Order: sequence, then structure tokens, then C-alpha cells
Amino acid sequence: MADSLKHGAKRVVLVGPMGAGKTTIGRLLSRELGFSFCDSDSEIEARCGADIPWIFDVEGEAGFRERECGVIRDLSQTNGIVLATGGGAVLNESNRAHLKEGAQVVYLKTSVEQQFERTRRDRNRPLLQNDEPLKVLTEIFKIRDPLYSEIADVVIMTDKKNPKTVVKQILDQILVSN
Ligand SMILES: Nc1ncnc2c1ncn2[C@@H]1O[C@H](COP(=O)(O)OP(=O)(O)O)[C@@H](O)[C@H]1O
Ligand SMILES: O=C(O)C1=C[C@@H](OP(=O)(O)O)[C@@H](O)[C@H](O)C1
Ligand SMILES: [Mg+2]
Repeated sequence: MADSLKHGAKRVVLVGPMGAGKTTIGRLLSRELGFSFCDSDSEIEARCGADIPWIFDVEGEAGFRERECGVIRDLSQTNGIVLATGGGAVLNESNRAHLKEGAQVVYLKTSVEQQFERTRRDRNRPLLQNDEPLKVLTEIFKIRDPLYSEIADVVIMTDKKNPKTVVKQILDQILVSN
């Protein structure tokens, strides 16, 4: 199936902010493509033997980012996968280069309001466990939106679209049409 991706790409990488749906859409998309699904956050947790809130607590964001770099480097060499990244993976320049290499990169673009709605009940995102998550999402978006755009081959707006629709729109754009 990898041969059917545009530009001979060997994997699909999903980038975008917290709540864009990278984990949810990535899993569904992998099934459609017959690819394995990888999520960089789950891989970090598996390697560390602890969850992300624990890693942030004990090692700080810097410790988490270091672990993230190792995982991104390794998974960017794995073929036949859909890789859902964490929202901050694009901050690091070598991560951006690794993610782009041999991949179709899909930016799941999402308004800050929609990000907020999709993340407000979840306690597993340390950066949003404060009094002003909407403000944090807004500030983060300003910094990261250009970085997502920089490496994206395809940009899909996800607001008010159900996951199935998003997956279909991604497939329409990443596959070579015969
Ligand atoms: N297109 C969508 N429509 C409705 N709900 C969605 C959509 N994408 C994701 N969600 C929901 O939003 C929440 C966050 O999604 P998730 O996949 O964890 O995002 P990310 O990995 O980008 O942070 C989950 O509860 C998920 O079910
Ligand atoms: O945006 C970020 O910096 C983060 C996003 C999270 O992943 P999701 O984007 O899948 O929520 C996770 O990697 C961590 O909490 C940090
Ligand atoms: Mg995720």
C-alpha cells in the first residue's frame, strides 16, 4: 500500500495542536490504509513505563521533549505506519526534518475553540492543567501554526467534521490517483 502514497512516501505523519484529533484520526486512517498505527505519546509512555503527566511532573517539559526526540527519530525510520505526533513535536527543528523525510505529512488544522472543547474534560495534557487553558491554547497556536504549515504536504480543517469525514478527506489527498 505504501507505493500508493504520493511522492513514493512510506508513511503518513499527522501533526497539529492538542485536540486536533491526531490520535483518533490516525488510528482510523491506519486501518483504511492497512498500515500499523503509532502514536509518539504512547511510545514515550511505553518506553518510560510512566504516563505523560508523570513525566512532566518528574522530568519537566524539557525531559519530556528529550524523550519525544528519541521516539520521533526512531519512528521516522519505520515504514508502513501512520504516526500520530504530540502537538509539540514540531517545536524541534530536527524533529521537523525527520517527520518530513519520506512521509506524507498531514496537518489537522483546528480552531482554538474546537481544541478547547475537545480537550476540556481530559486530565492527561499537563500543559492545559491550569486556570486558563483557552489562553494557553491560543498562545501555543500562534507559535506552532507556522511550524505545522511549514512541514505539511496536506492541510485538512477538522472543525465540525466527524472523524470519518476527516479520514476520507485525507485519503483523497495523500493517495496517488490511478
Ligand atoms: N473530528 C472529530 N470530531 C469530533 N471529536 C473528535 C474529532 N477528532 C477528535 N475528537 C475527539 O477529541 C478528543 C481529542 O482527540 P485526540 O485524537 O486525542 O486529539 P490529539 O491527539 O490531536 O490531541 C477525543 O475525545 C476525540 O474523541
Ligand atoms: O502540545 C503539546 O505540547 C503536547 C501535546 C500532547 O499530545 P496531543 O497533541 O496528542 O494531545 C502531548 O504530547 C503532551 O501533553 C504535550
Ligand atoms: Mg494525541
